[in-house]
Amino acid sequence: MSQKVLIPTKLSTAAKDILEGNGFTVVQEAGVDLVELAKAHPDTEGMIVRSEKLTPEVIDLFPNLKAVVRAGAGYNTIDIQYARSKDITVMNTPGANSNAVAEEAVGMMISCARFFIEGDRSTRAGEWKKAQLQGFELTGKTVGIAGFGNIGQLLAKRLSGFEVDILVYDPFVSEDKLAEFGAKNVSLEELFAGSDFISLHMPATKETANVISTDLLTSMKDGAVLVNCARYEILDEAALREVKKTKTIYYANDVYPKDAAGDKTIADVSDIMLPHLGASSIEANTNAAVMAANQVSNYLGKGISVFAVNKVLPDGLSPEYQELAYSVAKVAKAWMGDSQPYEINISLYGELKQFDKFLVPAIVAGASANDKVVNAEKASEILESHGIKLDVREVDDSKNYGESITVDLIKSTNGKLERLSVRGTVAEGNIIISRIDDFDKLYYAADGFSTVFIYNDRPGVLADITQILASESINIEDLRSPHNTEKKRSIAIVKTNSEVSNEVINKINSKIDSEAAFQVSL
Ligand SMILES: NC(=O)C1=CN([C@@H]2O[C@H](COP(=O)(O)OP(=O)(O)OC[C@H]3O[C@@H](n4cnc5c(N)ncnc54)[C@H](O)[C@@H]3O)[C@@H](O)[C@H]2O)C=CC1
Ligand SMILES: O=C(O)CCC(=O)C(=O)O
Repeated sequence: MSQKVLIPTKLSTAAKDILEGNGFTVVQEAGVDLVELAKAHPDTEGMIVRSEKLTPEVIDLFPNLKAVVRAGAGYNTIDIQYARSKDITVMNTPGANSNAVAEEAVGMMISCARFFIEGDRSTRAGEWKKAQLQGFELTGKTVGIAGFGNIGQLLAKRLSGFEVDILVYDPFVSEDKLAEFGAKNVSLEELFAGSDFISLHMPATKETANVISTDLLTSMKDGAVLVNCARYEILDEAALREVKKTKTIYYANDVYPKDAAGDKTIADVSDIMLPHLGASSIEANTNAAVMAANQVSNYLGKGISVFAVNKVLPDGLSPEYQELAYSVAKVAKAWMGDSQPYEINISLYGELKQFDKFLVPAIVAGASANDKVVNAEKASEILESHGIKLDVREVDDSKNYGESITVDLIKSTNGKLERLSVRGTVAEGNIIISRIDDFDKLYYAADGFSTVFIYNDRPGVLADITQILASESINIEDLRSPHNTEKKRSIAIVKTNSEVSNEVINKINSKIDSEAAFQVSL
């Protein structure tokens, strides 16, 4: 039975397509209560959400849940600590919707400053308020950006055509980043007092709750515009109400205590209210869907966690090494075929040895990959229940393997043990298989379809392989074929533009009489 992913939200069908293509069962139902969905799908293992609230009570309704991806940036709607306590990894998709929000913020600024909303309303009503609605321009003004992450930076970039001066408040931004945008680092107080337009782009956290206070709002320039497309909780609504009684400032927002129909308390003091439209562009929705689907698939299928927000990879470990761990194990498992390993030996070289708890799940997932979808944690259970021994070995770093991983699957046939050993590394961001058995210095990029043959070295074998593939209209993209002259053995690793069927592999095998023939797709 394949693993189930629930998408209880309106999201591009790209996510469903990707997940189904990777062998998952996908249920996508927007607007249905999560309690109802939990009753119908208690076997859900992965979930992709947008603004849906995942409280401890809701999380408890999904006893099999392993991964949640917030298709977006802000994850304040998810109780990430509680999720962690239940071994659920929560991820977001940084950057996927940033441009949509940056453009919305520019639109909000100009709409406020030029009174588009009132201009539209009054003209429709038969009025002619041309004289009353004289606005002011964005060009040449000072814009304060609070929170200089993906959205804040894109906003600065998009505003460059307006020749504005940019003030930034972000306690975590580097001087280099500010210099890149010609922005000036200031305190939040200086930003509020010195800007004609202010746009909020920091996350909702304990530190930012109600941070936009009476003092800050009072210090704003007369007629200045404040845009909040970040989170409702950041601004003290009562303070805005009080300050607006005596001061002309404009407020535009698309965020509320809850994303739902109904009256909004902010209505009397907001000049533009949109229904959380920041990320609602076709492009952002597709970007977020694609990223979220790949992240769920990689986590549940390969034990690779990218952009986890409640189980962050430690400094020094990039997700590529989790991918390497999975890939090396998967090559070894493809070589082994259908049988289960008797034992798995793992060697983590260089800096990688300290990261075993982040790498071993990916190795176990790869070494258990009989079909496309294997849950890393389930794979560990399977391993234990089958009595398969897992051994992370002491390594000898004098071998100079750099940051590399060796996975040995020990095969037992009628009591005879055989070691199937594969090593790989990461080079220039590519997953590289560097050794299979005693054929080293292979250095082939492990992506796409590779068919591997190990055979007694003699002339004509490569010609046989390439001829049969050509007769099947399969194109070869790369071919490595080192020899072990001492043992008179050769390996041929043939990367192809499409999958090679078992029938074709058997045909080649019977022609060249190889000792091992297998295909791996990564
Ligand atoms: N209205 C909408 O539809 C959308 C709203 N958002 C909101 O915007 C926020 C920002 O999104 P991104 O730029 O993608 O996130 P990001 O994580 O790339 O950037 C957030 C920035 O805020 C900074 N920051 C953290 N604590 C801060 C503090 N106390 N004061 C000032 N800055 C602080 C961080 O250093 C970081 O640079 C999200 O957390 C989300 O709440 C995001 C996407 C869509
Ligand atoms: O998914 C949405 O429409 C909301 C986007 C958002 O607020 C976020 O990504 O933080």
